[in-house]
Amino acid sequence: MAARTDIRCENLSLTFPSRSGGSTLALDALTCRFEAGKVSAIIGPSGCGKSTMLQVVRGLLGATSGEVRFVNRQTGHSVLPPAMATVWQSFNLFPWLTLIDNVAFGLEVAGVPRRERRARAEAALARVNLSGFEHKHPGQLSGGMRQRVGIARALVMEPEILLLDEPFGALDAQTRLVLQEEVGGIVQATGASAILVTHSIEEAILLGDTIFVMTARPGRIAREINVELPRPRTMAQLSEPEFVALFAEIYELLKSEVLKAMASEREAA
Ligand SMILES: Nc1ncnc2c1ncn2[C@@H]1O[C@H](COP(=O)(O)OP(=O)(O)OP(=O)(O)O)[C@@H](O)[C@H]1O
Repeated sequence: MAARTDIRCENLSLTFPSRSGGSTLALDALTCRFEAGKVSAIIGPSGCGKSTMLQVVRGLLGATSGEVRFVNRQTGHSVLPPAMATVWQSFNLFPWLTLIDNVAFGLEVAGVPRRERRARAEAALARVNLSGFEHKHPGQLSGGMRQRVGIARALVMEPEILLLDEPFGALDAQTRLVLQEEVGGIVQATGASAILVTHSIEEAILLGDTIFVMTARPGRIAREINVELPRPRTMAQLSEPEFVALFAEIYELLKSEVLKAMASEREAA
């Protein structure tokens, strides 16, 4: 579905109650804009609030203050949240269902008729290169194939916004490489917007139109970087000067934020 909705995070703060009876400020007046039809990559130190922000955008967590606004790009008017789907790091497939039934599950819940469910699930599996595997079960697949199913399950809902929360985190290095390169093309073909949470600088550069580097917790945006590299991008470009320069810029930012995070952990200990 061609995306037409910008996402504006405005002064988002979120405090969690902590186990010790105190509280954890996860997000601190975070402001940023994710543009319609673009891939926005979020990178930041561990525990800085990346997943929390994604869940606030999805509506699974409420901000303590501030808001997420969805704005029609053409009219500039606020609109209701559009259809969203999430791909998680853990595959969360139902082991007793075949792949096609796993992919069609969300459609069944949404009341889509059986014939349409099957056609859409088959098309989604084809999109992630799993045609012919429709009647296998998740236990018969490798981790990479299971994550392809996870992606198909999100795509089948035809979301306007795709939320990718470290989707390659559980995969071995080679499988990750292949899927990273493929997912850029898959997302582009759908016309959806995507927000990708990642720990990998290479992945952020490979997939992102814009990279948002977050501060150590409490999370804010330290810098927004537009990636001007042409598409399709591959890891083979890793040694090209533009890639190297971007990597170095993000690395320096991250390093200083990680050092800050380590220092505050030491203080808290
Ligand atoms: N449900 C919760 N209750 C209490 N604290 C939470 C909860 N969820 C997250 N936190 C805390 O909020 C902070 C931000 O967590 P979050 O998972 O968003 O970070 P992250 O950047 O996604 O981390 P990582 O990179 O390690 O996945 C962390 O300190 C975390 O311990």
